[in-house]
Amino acid sequence: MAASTLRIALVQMAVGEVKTKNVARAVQLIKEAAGGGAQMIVLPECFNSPYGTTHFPKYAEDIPGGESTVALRDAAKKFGVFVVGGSVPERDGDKLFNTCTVWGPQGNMLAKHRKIHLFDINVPGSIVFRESDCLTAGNTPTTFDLPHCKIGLGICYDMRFSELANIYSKLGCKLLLYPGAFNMTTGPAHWELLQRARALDNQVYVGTISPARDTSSSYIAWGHSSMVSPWGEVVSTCEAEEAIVYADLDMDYVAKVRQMIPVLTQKRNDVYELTTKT
Ligand SMILES: O=C(O)CCC(=O)C(=O)O
Repeated sequence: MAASTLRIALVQMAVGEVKTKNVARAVQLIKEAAGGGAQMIVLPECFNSPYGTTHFPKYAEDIPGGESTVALRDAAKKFGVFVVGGSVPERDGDKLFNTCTVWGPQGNMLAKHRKIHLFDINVPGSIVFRESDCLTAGNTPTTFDLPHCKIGLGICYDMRFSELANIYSKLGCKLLLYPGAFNMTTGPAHWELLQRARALDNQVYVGTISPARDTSSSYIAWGHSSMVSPWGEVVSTCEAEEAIVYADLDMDYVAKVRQMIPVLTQKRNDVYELTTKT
């Protein structure tokens, strides 16, 4: 594989009620994906806990130090891979966050992203959800570097906010990752559309990583973890069941797309400008 190519695995894992089983399953799938040649392995949002405001306080942990992120650190080191740990409910004093950690092959923590946009929606007759009933929002866009490229992180609802993706592109990211758990209402309507939009607007690869669908759970995830190219095409995907989705990302292709349609250098910063406050 060329040095500019990154093999990534999106792990659409089944998540149940028993935290220790979820963590053990995550480690097992990291091992399997490393065996499949993945250099970076990404888990879904809330991989250690069912998704829901009643569950978050029960499954929350300190970071670093909590059992779930310690297991990710150890797995990254043992299998010699980068691990993007989807998310876990994080406890910090009396506050809870929805937090993604990233681990390098030496077991070093490369990044920690706290979900910036909390998922508070009301679609009458379909779904009401209020993460802000128990979570606090993060305030900081998060990037980290691999030898191949800079990567920007968002969690689920963060994908709806184009400004965050635009900031990441402006900072030089060529890949955006969104561990997420869309549902049976917003999943079919918006999941792929948002992912392709973020990819096309910013001429970046965009990966989404969902838990597998569990129809017995109170919140039913849409699944369909996928990788989209900077051209806006879905290059790897799956359905709703547990799966590992592999994709070989060619960073030279990002440059090619940006050269052919140079929207990123054609911005009219004399007319409008995007700025970040942190
Ligand atoms: O935006 C959506 O439709 C789903 C978002 C979500 O499930 C989340 O932020 O966890």
